[in-house]
Amino acid sequence: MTAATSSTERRYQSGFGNEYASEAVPGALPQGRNNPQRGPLDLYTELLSGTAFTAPRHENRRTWLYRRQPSVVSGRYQPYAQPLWTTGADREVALPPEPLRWHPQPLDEAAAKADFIDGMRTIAANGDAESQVGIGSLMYLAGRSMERRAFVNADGEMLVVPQQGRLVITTELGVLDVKPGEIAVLPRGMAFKVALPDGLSRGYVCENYGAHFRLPELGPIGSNGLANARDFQAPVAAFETEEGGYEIVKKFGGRFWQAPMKQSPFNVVAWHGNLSPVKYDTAHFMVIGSISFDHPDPSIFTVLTSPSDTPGTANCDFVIFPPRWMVMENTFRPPWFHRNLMSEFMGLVLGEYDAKPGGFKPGGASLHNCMVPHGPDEEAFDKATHADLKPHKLDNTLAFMFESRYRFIPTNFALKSPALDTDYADCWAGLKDQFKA
Ligand SMILES: O=C(O)Cc1cc(O)ccc1O
Ligand SMILES: [Fe+2]
Repeated sequence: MTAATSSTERRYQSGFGNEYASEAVPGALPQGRNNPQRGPLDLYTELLSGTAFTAPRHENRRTWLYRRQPSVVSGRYQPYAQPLWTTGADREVALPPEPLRWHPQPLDEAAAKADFIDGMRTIAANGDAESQVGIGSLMYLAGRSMERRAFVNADGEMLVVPQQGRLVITTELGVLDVKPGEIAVLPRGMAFKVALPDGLSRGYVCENYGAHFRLPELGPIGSNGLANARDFQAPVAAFETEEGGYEIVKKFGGRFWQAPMKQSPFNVVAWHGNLSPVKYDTAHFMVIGSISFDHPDPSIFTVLTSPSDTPGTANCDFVIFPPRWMVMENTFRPPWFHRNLMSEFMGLVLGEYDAKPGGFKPGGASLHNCMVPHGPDEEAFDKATHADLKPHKLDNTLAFMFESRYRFIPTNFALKSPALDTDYADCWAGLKDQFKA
């Protein structure tokens, strides 16, 4: 890599979906045009579009790549086995109509042998990648870095939420260092590989088959707040110089394929455009909450949203529950009991979640589908109804939610997993009828 490989020296460009431009070698980026008769430094010109050419300007995403070899130069594809990474709603599964929860899956010997791709498993998914609708909620458990192996996901962009272990994500546009507490968004179709400097690693992924993630509208909040665009970081151009071939693994229509490539796919010397991988540190999320009374809807914690064709009814909202002050007066402060139209897949990166102080562990997951009742467990209810309501900081915590208008169908793998918490419902069983007539 021409870019520094040490994370302390990593450079980034600031912003979300803006017109970035970066060259690893001066003069590699053409000026004033996109495709000169001969590319600068005799590089090949390639376009990667993330939206239809005719998508509205504010949604339109594309990037021009100036590279040593176009990505079409590869060997033939052969089927590749990745049976645990399934795509879309599995209609064969009898979807349980009750709350579901999984304990953290162990980082065992099998995890140690897997890389980011082989260690991926779908926990639940909805929609259909062919229709560009829905998302998959996945987890990876891995211990091996991808060395001369790259991955291309033609089925969707990937939002990565590491829970344990740092990730060094090499992409066609450059390198991102991502640690727990940070997230990364990797565009559909862009080659990447993941190195694991800390060894055994675990995390969550939202595979988004639908419209790309964008910042939510802020409405009356105004022109600042929640995730600010400038805190997103895109890579600077970097290319590999080591000789030798690569194995490309491609996810295409829910199936996996593998092809040899004589050169590194990370051969882009310069690029410009607004379709880019980005990372974001959730510590920069400006949290808004109630400073009077009542528990507000969790939509105030939306970091990114993937809209569906119904306004306000997302294909996926990515929502975080970061450290924040609770100051509401005469209020039951944790989430209320509820049944929602939207379906909620939750994970916990760190600490405790206020609705489930004991039972929801970092690395675990829960699923509350459309109209499935849920809410604070008995312990949370008792604490919150008796708490002295002085200002209180919920600290050292980071939960998140992939929230979708489409019901998530858990995979057979997830339903048969020993990590499935078959006693989950017990956490509400002790809630007594305390009505005093
Ligand atoms: O179920 C959950 O814990 C997520 C959630 C949090 C909240 O503050 C309000 C509603 C909601 O679904
Ligand atoms: Fe909920």
